Amino acid sequence: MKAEFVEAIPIIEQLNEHGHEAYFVGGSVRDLLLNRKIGDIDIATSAKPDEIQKIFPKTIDVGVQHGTVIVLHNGKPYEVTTFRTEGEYEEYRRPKYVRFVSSLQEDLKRRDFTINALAMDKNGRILDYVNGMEDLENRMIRTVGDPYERFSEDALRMLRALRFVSQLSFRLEEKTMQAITVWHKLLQNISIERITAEFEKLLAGASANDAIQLLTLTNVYQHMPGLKQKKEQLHKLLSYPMHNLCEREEYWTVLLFVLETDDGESFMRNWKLPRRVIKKVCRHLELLNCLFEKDWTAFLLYKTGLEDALQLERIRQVLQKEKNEEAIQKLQKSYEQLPIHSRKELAVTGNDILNIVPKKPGKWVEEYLTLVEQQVVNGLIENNSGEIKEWLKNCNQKLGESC
Ligand SMILES: Nc1ccn([C@@H]2O[C@H](COP(=O)(O)OP(=O)(O)OP(=O)(O)O)[C@@H](O)[C@H]2O)c(=O)n1
Repeated sequence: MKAEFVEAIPIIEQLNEHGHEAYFVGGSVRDLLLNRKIGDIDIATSAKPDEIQKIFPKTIDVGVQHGTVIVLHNGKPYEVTTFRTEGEYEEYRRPKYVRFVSSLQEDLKRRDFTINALAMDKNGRILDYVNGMEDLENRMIRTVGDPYERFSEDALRMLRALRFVSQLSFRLEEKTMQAITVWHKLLQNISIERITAEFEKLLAGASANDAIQLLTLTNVYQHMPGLKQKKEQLHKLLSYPMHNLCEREEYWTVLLFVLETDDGESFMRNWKLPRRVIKKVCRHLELLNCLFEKDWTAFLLYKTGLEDALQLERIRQVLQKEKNEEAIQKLQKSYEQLPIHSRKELAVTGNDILNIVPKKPGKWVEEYLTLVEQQVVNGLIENNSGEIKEWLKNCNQKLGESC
């Protein structure tokens, strides 16, 4: 068994010692069997929340009314949830109501997809009541039991299905797909935050293109902010190698560029993205035009900073449908070799400029500083105060007021 699970076995053992059943469940068991990176480890148990809290010295109450307690074990958090069925999720992992049930089997049968409804005991034995193993082997996303029932319990599951197609490169089972095509309207009741979280995972998956195709085939895209009129543009997205992107800002920039969205800022606000993400994407979109026109200049690299420059370069490559690792490395090297990396490193300050140029303080100081920065970054003058001051005197004489 993998170390992540071995570390959590004492939690199951302690629950067992108090007479309760307990198993590993959900995404971590699926990812273990697929040999993927293991995310959060979830445990399902017959113990009720108050019993879980009594057994473990360190717990966090994240939703006792939903049956979930976080147990801190060796400094790591584990979600321990009482066997339950549920309905109508309000937000991530928080159904509006739950009904505790008495067996693991009942609990597993209310879960979304067969591959997510596998359990594992502390000895590594897999418990499969829903043919999840078969679907894992056939690489298939299929709801547990009746798709209509599963989707009416939580409509977000329709988008989750497409997200798993993208992340796992699985196919969507026929009946599951039909049900999504019929029931997609239910997604209009789902909070935008939940939709955004799934959509971002979908965009970042290895088979995002397959999932985007399904988004339009099933009409799910109609319930995503700003996409209703963008079916054709969404199809255009399919020709870009999006899997070469890394950060969430990169996906949103490519999406907005390809969708030809006029007001990117409102578009992203409707998705409730954090302000800092919106700001960065807007800046990327602005700089992309410079980049398409004249490629990287030393000053553009300096102004952008390394982290954003690497993001922009990945975006540029994806939009120009190329993959060029060498260009990325070259950019990194060029950045390291810049004479300065911020204004703080400049050998003169605004005050120095005021001492040299006999004018009243004003906006021009900032303009002069930018000019000096440009000269230094472009390697036209050395970053030492003597040389800069000399250049400033000449520049002032030559350009006078317009400098
Ligand atoms: N709407 C939902 C959300 C979750 N689940 C169940 O709860 C488990 C944990 O959910 P979550 O952490 O959201 O997803 P994971 O499957 O673990 O995937 P990941 O961690 O990659 O997001 C799922 O595997 C599934 O069994 C469900 O049945 N219905």
